[in-house]
Amino acid sequence: MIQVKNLVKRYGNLLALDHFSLDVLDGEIFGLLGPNGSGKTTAINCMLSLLTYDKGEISLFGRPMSPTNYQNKQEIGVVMQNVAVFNELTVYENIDYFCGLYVPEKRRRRELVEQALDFAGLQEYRKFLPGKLSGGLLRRLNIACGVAHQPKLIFFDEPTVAVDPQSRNSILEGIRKLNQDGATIVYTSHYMEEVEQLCSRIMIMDHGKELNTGAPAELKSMIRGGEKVTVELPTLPPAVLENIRELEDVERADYNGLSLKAACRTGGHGLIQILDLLRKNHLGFGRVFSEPPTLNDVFLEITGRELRD
Ligand SMILES: Nc1ncnc2c1ncn2[C@@H]1O[C@H](COP(=O)(O)OP(=O)(O)OP(=O)(O)O)[C@@H](O)[C@H]1O
Repeated sequence: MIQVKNLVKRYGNLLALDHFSLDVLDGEIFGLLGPNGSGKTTAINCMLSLLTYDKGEISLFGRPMSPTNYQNKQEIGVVMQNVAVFNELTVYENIDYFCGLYVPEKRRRRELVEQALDFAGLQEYRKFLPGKLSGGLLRRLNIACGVAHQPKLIFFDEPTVAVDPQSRNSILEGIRKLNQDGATIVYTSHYMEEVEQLCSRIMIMDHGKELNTGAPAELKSMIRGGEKVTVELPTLPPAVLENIRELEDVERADYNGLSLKAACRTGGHGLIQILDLLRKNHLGFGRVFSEPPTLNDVFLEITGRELRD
C-alpha cells in the first residue's frame, strides 16, 4: 500500500528524516510511534506530497506519489493533529465541503455525508456551527471531514492529542471500524498504550530514523530486560544487591531504600532467582510485583531514554 525508500528531509541544517524507509501493507493499521520531534509529521507530509524532500522514493498504491497524482490523492484521507474546519459552516456543510473536494456528484455525496454523520455520531449536531461543539465532538467532525469520501488509505496524525479519555476511546473505536470496513490506516502517536491497543504493526522511530518495526509482541520480545520486578524490602546490603545483579536472568537491578527494582530477561526466571537469593540471605520482604514490558521499555532499551522525555 505504501512504500517509502531512503527518504531524506532537511529543514535548513536540521536533518528531520534520515534515510527513512517504510512499508505498509494493504489492510493493516500501521503505527508510527516516536517522541515529539522524531519526524512523524514530516514523514506523513512527505508521503502526502505536501512537503518536498531532498532524497528518496515514495509510492502509494504501487504508483509513485507526486503533488499532481490525483489518482492517488482521490483514494487518500487525512486527519491532522489540529482541527481544521470552517467556523462559518455547519457540521453538515463542513463534511459536505470536504467530501465535495473528491466527490462532485451531489446525490452520491449526500449519501456519503449521511454515512459520515452516522459514523461520527454527529447526526443530532448536523446543524450546529463548530463553535458550539465540545472538544471531543469537534475532533469527531474533523475525522468525519477527512474520511467522508471513503478513502482506501487514511492517515491519522495524533488525532487524540488533548482529547478526554471517553472521546479518545470513541475515536479509537471509529478507527478500528474504518479498518474493518477495508481502509488501511497509518496512525502516528507518542502515546504508546494507544498505539499498542490499535496497531497491528508498529515502527518505533527517533531522530528521523527507524529504530525497530514489528507487531507489539514482537517488539517486546526483542528486548532483554523485559519483565520489571519490584520487591518491597526495608533493607538490602550492597553485597546482596551485587549478587542480584550477577543473577543469570537479571539485566539490571537498583535499590532505593524501600524497594528493589530489577529488569529481568523476558521468559526467564529472574523473579524466582531474586526471591531465592533474598531467602538464603534471611532478608524479609513485603509486596512483590511483576510487570510485563511496555513499548516504553523497548524504546528505553534501544535509546537509553524514556519515550516521553
Ligand atoms: N517547518 C519546519 N521548519 C523547521 N523545522 C521543522 C519544521 N517542521 C518540523 N521541524 C523540525 O523537524 C523535526 C521533526 O518534526 P516533526 O513535526 O516531523 O516531528 P513529530 O514526530 O511529528 O513531532 P510532534 O509529535 O511534536 O508532532 C523537529 O525537530 C521539528 O522541530
